[in-house]
Amino acid sequence: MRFAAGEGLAASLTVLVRDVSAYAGRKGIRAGVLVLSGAMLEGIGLALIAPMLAVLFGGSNGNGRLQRVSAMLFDWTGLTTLPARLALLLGVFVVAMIVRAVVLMARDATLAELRIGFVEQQRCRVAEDLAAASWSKVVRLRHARVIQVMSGDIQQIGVAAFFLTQCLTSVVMLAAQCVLALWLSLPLALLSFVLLIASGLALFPTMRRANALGKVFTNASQILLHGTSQFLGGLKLAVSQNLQSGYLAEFRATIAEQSEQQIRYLRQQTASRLVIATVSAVVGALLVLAGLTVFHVAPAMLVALLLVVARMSGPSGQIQQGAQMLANALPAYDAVRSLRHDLEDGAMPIVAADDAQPVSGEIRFDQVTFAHPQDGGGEAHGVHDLTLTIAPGTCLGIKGASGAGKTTFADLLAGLYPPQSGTITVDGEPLGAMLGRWRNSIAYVAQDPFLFYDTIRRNLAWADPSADESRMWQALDLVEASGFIRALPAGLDTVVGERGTLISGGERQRIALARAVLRRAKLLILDEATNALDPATETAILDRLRTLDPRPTLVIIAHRPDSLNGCDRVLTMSDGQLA
Ligand SMILES: Nc1ncnc2c1ncn2[C@@H]1O[C@H](COP(=O)(O)OP(=O)(O)OP(=O)(O)O)[C@@H](O)[C@H]1O
Repeated sequence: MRFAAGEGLAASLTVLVRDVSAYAGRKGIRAGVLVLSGAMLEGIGLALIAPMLAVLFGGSNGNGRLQRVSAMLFDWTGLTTLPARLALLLGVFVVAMIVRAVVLMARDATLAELRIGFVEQQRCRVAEDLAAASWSKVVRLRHARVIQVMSGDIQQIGVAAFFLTQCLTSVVMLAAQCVLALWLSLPLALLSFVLLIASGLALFPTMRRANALGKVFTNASQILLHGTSQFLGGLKLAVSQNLQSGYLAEFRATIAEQSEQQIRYLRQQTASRLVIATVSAVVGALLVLAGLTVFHVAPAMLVALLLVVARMSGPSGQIQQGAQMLANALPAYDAVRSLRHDLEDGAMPIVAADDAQPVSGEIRFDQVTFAHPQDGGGEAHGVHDLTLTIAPGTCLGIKGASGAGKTTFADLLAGLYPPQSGTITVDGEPLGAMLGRWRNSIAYVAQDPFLFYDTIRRNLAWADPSADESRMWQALDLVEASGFIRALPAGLDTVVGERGTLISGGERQRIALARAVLRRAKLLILDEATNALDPATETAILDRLRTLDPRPTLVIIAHRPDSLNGCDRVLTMSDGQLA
């Protein structure tokens, strides 16, 4: 996915057209044929107007070829009376219009299918990129950016795709009407084109302005989302220290700026509509005058041409409006491409959970170094030259000062980071070569366990969807959580709130531990996963975890020395190394 920040309007448009065409494939060809057929049928309908008027009012229809075709048709059918000839032409006209309506129906359905499919493809691709992205990239992502891309920006891509197809359809319609106008009367048609093209060029700069406004909207929406999620995340702090007014002021300022831009944009759109309507009226008036006085065109032909030119203002207006809306929606596509581009580097293939057989065996770190990339290029921290072996089924304790590198070690062990130098092997096989299988084999309870905004039951089932209620209670018993859950009025069906905020920190940790136990993992990593529990409960839970059968390898990271009392071995980390 190539993306260059600050790409111009033309480059963004080219990429969108290329991506939509690549997605459309055969369906795109079908849509193209339907668009073309619709335009041709409309042309046939319009071309019939001049002969009908000539039949009605007498005289020539003003076009030699058209005159010959209608004369041939009347001879062939043997129709001589005015009503019969008019009925014939009306019949052909009605048939052409019915066929056109059916073709347009099929065209619109195909285009809608294409648009919806393209938007869903983009949504899925972002989701896949996120799931495959390297952990270093994911931890640096601004959540508001991702949410904005997945909701507002993707929605805007639907808008962009809609106006792109609308513009392309209108271009084909306009081209068909141009051909028809040229056929009816060359000089008059040329005159009308010159006037229409002049009006088109005059409106071109508005596209650039619409694009600039689109960029402002995309940024402002991200700022609003970010502000709101920050506010909600730190709500306790904000409310307890009366910081809401700052958040509200920022919110109001962003909204005010956005509304101002929006009003300016709508004014521009109304002005361009006014220009289109005025130009169409002027073109019509000039055509009648020039047709009668300069080119001496037959009245029937003049009326037919006027109708064709009037019909042209429909697609040309749609092109003008559509181009502006398209230019306005393009920055959203740029935002999606930019996110995908940022996630690309270091992405790992996703392995379906069912395809990956669990793995166990001796874990070996050999001279492993990993330094976190620092924004602004500051001093890198992480772990250095780490060498250790963890035998299967043992319980390893890790302690050390804050920032010593314990979580980085756990993340390396979980395969979230690839070592920058040195190797990590499991049973002699490099971890990087069996990540899917390895992640199927482990359960990791992090410092700040994540619970979904859902019931306790569904939070537990996430670890193992096949786990029945009795297995859930067994796991909850083991981590001393069944007591407080049974006391809740809704029991397992209690909703825990956003990130589990409706229950206590210790309760949250115990549900996260039960979820880990349900995975029946070969390796259980607990990174300060019991630090919110009272010492007695913590000791009881850790003792029980060590008696699990089959016994998993346990890696327990903790600050309190008592938490590591039952471990087979305790290592101390300092400055990213084993002390
Ligand atoms: N994503 C990151 N980007 C940049 N630096 C990071 C990142 N994660 C950790 N660090 C830095 O790496 C060092 C080790 O962090 P780590 O989280 O491994 O320490 P820790 O021993 O687990 O600390 P604590 O006991 O406070 O949880 C710290 O200096 C930390 O600031």
